[in-house]
Amino acid sequence: MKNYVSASVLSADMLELKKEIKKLEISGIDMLHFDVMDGSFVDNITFGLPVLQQVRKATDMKLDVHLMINDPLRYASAFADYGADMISFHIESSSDTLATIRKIKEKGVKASVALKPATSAEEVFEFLPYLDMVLVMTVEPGFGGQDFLHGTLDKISVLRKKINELGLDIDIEVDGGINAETSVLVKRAGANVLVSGSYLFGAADMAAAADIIREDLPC
Ligand SMILES: O=C(CO)[C@@H](O)[C@H](O)COP(=O)(O)O
Ligand SMILES: [Co+2]
Repeated sequence: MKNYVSASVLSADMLELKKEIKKLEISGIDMLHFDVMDGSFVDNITFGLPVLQQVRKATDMKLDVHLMINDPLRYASAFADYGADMISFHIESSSDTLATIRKIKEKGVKASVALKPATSAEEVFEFLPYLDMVLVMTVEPGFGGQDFLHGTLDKISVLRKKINELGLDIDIEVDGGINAETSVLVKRAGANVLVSGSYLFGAADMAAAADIIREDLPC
């Protein structure tokens, strides 16, 4: 499977967001990861629909929206209308997972279910035939710059095995603590969409850092 890098703008300079987005484009980043937090599902508040609308106007990059909110069914269509190309919502806060997937897909947007570190891979099995991607959180959702949780690697392997058994073409995205070292571990376990915030934005050469985490593993 092809590997992709999705840059989390949570680590960007918000007052220079337009410049930061240009830097992502010039650095050949594949997607822009947009972390929406509501201060209720997670202990942090970030940005929402009006900011997404401005970002949509500023770039043709794929917008990878990660909803860390309660009641995603209520807001999923709006995030699609405001320019998301793919939407991940958390299974832990979803009242009707299949209905939320359908709401997203009927807008022509890719649908993904996100799992917190303590949520097992099996929780998402019944939804796999309807999904484009599964997002495995490799830190507790809420903040950028945290250390990677190695205990999440088994979950990635279990998911990739199940996806292969079912003969499905589904991306596995990982989010949290991804850097030059941890990217090797998650790709080995079966992930192919790598979110990175602090590592990419903290790198002296963003393009080179992205190449490192995107690079195929040696056979
Ligand atoms: O969703 C989240 C955090 O909840 C992430 O998208 C982080 O923003 C990734 O940042 P780093 O761990 O790469 O710094
Ligand atoms: Co995220």
